[in-house]
Amino acid sequence: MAYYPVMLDLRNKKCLVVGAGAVAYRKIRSLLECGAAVTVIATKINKDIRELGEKGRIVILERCYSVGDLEGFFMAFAASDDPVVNRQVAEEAAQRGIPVNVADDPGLSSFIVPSVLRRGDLAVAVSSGGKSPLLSKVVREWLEGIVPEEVDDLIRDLERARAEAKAAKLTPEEKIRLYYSLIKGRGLFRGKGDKMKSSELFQRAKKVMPGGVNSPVRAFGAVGGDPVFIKRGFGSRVWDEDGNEYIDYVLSWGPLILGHSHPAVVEALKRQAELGTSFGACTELEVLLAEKIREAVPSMEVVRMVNSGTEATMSAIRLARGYTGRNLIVKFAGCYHGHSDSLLIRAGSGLITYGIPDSGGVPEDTARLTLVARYNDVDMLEEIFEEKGPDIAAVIVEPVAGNMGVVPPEEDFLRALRELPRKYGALLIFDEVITGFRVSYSGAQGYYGIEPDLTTLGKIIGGGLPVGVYGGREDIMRCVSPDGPVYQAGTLSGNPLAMAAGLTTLEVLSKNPGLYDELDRRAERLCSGFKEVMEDAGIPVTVNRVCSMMTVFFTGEKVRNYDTAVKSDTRLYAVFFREMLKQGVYLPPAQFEAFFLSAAHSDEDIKKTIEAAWNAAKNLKKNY
Ligand SMILES: C[C@@]1(CC(=O)O)C2=NC(=C\c3[nH]c(c(CCC(=O)O)c3CC(=O)O)Cc3[nH]c(c(CC(=O)O)c3CCC(=O)O)/C=C3\N/C(=C\2)[C@@H](CCC(=O)O)[C@]3(C)CC(=O)O)/[C@H]1CCC(=O)O
Ligand SMILES: NC(=O)c1ccc[n+]([C@@H]2O[C@H](COP(=O)([O-])OP(=O)(O)OC[C@H]3O[C@@H](n4cnc5c(N)ncnc54)[C@H](O)[C@@H]3O)[C@@H](O)[C@H]2O)c1
Repeated sequence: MAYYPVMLDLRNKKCLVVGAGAVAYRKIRSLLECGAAVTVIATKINKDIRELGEKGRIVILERCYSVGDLEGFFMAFAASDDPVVNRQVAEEAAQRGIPVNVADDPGLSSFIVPSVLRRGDLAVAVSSGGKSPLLSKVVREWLEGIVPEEVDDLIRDLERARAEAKAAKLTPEEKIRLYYSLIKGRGLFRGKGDKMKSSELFQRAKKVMPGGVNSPVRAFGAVGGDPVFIKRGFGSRVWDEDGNEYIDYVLSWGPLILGHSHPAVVEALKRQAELGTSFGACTELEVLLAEKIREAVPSMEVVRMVNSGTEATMSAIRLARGYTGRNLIVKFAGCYHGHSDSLLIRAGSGLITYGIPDSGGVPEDTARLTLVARYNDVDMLEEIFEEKGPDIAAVIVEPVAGNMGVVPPEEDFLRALRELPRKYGALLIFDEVITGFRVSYSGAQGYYGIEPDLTTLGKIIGGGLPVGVYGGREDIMRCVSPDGPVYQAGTLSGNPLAMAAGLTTLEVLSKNPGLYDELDRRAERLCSGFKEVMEDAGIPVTVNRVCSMMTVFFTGEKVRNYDTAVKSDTRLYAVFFREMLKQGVYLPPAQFEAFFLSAAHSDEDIKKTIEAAWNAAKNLKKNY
C-alpha cells in the first residue's frame, strides 16, 4: 500500500493533540509552523509545551482525554503513551470523519507524518511508509546537505516570473524555457554526472597548489578532464562534492582493504582522538602494532614506525648502506619506491644503466648510486652483480610490481632476488608498501615463500591514516638509532591515531581468515569480466592480477616488465577511465596503477562494474 502525499493548508484550522510529551511537542511545533490553532489535552505537560501555553501560542487542557473531546476539530493527533487512549482517540476521529494520526500505531492512523526539510517555501517530505521513521530522518538530514539555502530566493524570482509570464501571455513552451533558464542559471541543482562543484574547486585549487593537487596523479593529467573532489566514502563507495556516487577501485591507492569508514576503524579513531592525537612519546599502541606485524610477517623481527611509504624505503636504503658500508643500490625499472632522491631513478637502456634522475632536483651524483635493472630479467641482474657486486648495498624491489600497473614476479626472478644479493653480501629489501597485508596476511613474502632481509610497509597498516614501517633481521635493525649509528627520527612517528586505525584493521583481517580467498574470488570475477567484455568488443587487453590487486593493460602482449607495460595504449585507457567514471565507477586515473578491491566490495558491485565496462567497451570500439 502506498500513502498519498498531500500539502495541507492548516491556517487557523483547529487541531487537537492528545498527549504532551516529546512526540506531541514535535507535532505541535510543525502544526504551529503551518499556522494551525492547536489545543493540547494531556495529564502531564512537558516543559516545552507548557512554555508554548504560557506564551499563548496554544491552548492547554491539563486533564484526561475523554470521548467527545474531538468535537469541532479539523484534525487530531493521538500522541499519548497510553495505547488504549490513543485507540479511543482514533475511534472517535473515525466516527466523526476527522483525519487522525496515532503516534504509536500507523495502522490506526488515517495519515502519517513525514520528515520534512524546509527551505522557505520549498518543502521536501520524506516517508518510509511508516516502516522506518529513523531512515526518514536520516534521508532528510542528508538532503539538508544537498538542497541549498538560496533555493528560497529562487522561488521568489520564479513566483515573480510566473506572474509576469502570465501577464505577458507567453506560450507554455516559452514559459517553461524562461523558468528553466532561471533555475539552471542559479547553478543550484546539479544532475547526476555534473561535476560543477569539483570543477570550481579545481580552479581554486590550481591557484594555491601545484597542479591543484597534493600528489600528481590526482590531477587526472593522464586521463583528461577535471578531477573529482571526494567528499565522503563508505564501504565500497565514494561520493564527490556534486553528490555523484562511485564504486571505488582506488581505495586511497590501497590502504582501505576493509573499505571506507569501516565502523571498527572509525570507532577506534574516535576513542583514540578523545584520549589524544599525538604525544611524541612511547605508547602501548605502537608496541601492539609492532608485535602484530611481526606475528604476521616473521622476517620483520624488529621494526621502526614512520609516517609514509616514502620514509620507510628511504630509511631502509640508509640502513642498508649503513649496515653494509656500501653505496650502490639496485632497483628495477618501473618499480616505484616513494620519492626520495636515490629512488626517483628511471630506467634507461644499456646493460648497467646508471640511473638518470626522473625528477628535477635529484643530483646526478646521487642518481649515479642507483643501478636500474629490468624486472623479471635474471640475466641482467646477474650481470649487474658480476660487475658491481662488492659495491652493492641492497636490491630493492616490489615483490609484485604495482606501479607500472600490476606485474607479477616470475619464479626464477624471485629465486635470483633471494640468491644473488646474498651471494655478494648485499641486502634484499622487499618494498611491500602495496603488497603487505594485501596479497596475503603475510604479504608477498608469505604468498611466494621468500624471506627478504628488510621489508617496508605502509598503506594497509595505517588503516587509512598516514603511516609507514621498515623492519627486518634483528642484527640489521639494531643499527638504527638509538641502538646503532644509522639515524632516523620523526615527531609523528608511531602516531596514536594511525596506530589505532592500523591495529584495528589488522585485527579485523586476522579474525577473518577467509577474507583473502573471498577477495581473490571476487577479483577473479572482475578480471574475467573485463577480459570477456573487451574480447567481445575486439579490443586487445592483458589483465594482470595477484589476489586483489590488478591492472587492465590495453595491449595484447604479455606484460612482464616496464618495457612491455609501456606498450599499452594509454589513450584507450583514458577513454575507458572516463567512460567508467561517467557510469559511477572510479578507477585509478592512470594506466600504470593498480585497481584494488576491498572486503566491502560486493558481488553486486562487481556485476555493476562489468556492466559499466560493457557499455564503455562500445565507446572504446569507436576509438580503437
Ligand atoms: C518523520 C517523523 C516526523 C514527526 O514525527 O514529526 C516521524 N517520526 C520521526 C522520528 C522518530 N520516530 C521514532 C523514532 C525512533 C527510531 C525508530 O523507531 O525508527 C524516531 C527518530 C527520532 O526520534 O530521532 C519512533 C516511532 N515512530 C513511529 C513509531 C510507531 C510505529 O512505527 O509503530 C515509532 C516507534 C515508537 C516506539 O518505539 O514505541 C511512527 C511514526 N513516525 C512517523 C514520523 C510516521 C512514519 C514516518 C515514515 O513514514 O517514515 C509514523 C508512522 C506516525 C507519525 O508519527 O506520523 C520524525 C522524524 C523527525 C525528523 O526528521 O527529525
Ligand atoms: N510517532 C513518533 O514519531 C514516535 C516517536 C517515538 C515514540 N512514539 C510513541 O509515541 C508515544 C508518546 O511518546 P512520548 O515520548 O511523547 O511520551 P511521553 O511519555 O513523553 O508523553 C506521554 C504523554 O501522554 C499523556 N497521557 C497519558 N495518558 C493520557 C490520557 N489518558 N489523557 C491525556 N493524556 C495522556 C501524558 O500526560 C504525557 O503528556 C509513545 O507511545 C511512543 O511509543 C512515537
